[in-house]
Amino acid sequence: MGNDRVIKASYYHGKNYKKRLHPPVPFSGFRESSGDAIIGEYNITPRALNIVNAWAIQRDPKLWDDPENFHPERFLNNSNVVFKGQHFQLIPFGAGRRGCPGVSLAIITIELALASLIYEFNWKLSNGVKGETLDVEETWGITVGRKYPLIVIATPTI
Ligand code: HEM
Repeated sequence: MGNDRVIKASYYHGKNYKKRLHPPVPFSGFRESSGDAIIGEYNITPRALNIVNAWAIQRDPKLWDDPENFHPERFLNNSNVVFKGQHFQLIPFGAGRRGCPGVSLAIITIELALASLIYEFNWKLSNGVKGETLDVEETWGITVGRKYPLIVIATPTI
């Protein structure tokens, strides 16, 4: 696939790919069951606390080809998959009636901040680190962050 197609894919589907590999909220869907249920191979008892591991679902090789790798173009041929809770293989904002009500605000705020930073500055990694080999390991918590700080050099564009 040529670069122009990749850029197009990232433009149209950026909201999807940004959230698949590194969902900021890895565990969501904390729900107490109201009765007996069977989900997959699990027997759920009444009042059990159920937690959905979105991080694992979004890297599940049964649901995603080559899940550990960043291929934004995967959303080109699978573009009906969106992140707003209708497709359970991609649920960075949860799903259902307790899904994140801030999803639209979150998306536009992040895009505005990111676009402003990219517009106003040229960015370079420090110490000769290459983007392709940058360590993107995560730390775990209620929200996920980078394990190692991202050290960059910003130069104003004007
Ligand atoms: C990147 C940004 C954000 C992410 C990834 C995110 C993700 C989530 C997730 C996964 C849940 C749990 C959904 C579930 O249990 O099914 C949640 C709940 C919630 N989020 Fe967000 N969120 C973000 C930004 C925001 C913003 C900007 C607001 C408000 C302005 C917000 C307000 C809420 C509230 C109030 C809940 C609880 C909803 C309920 O329990 O009924 N979130 N969010």
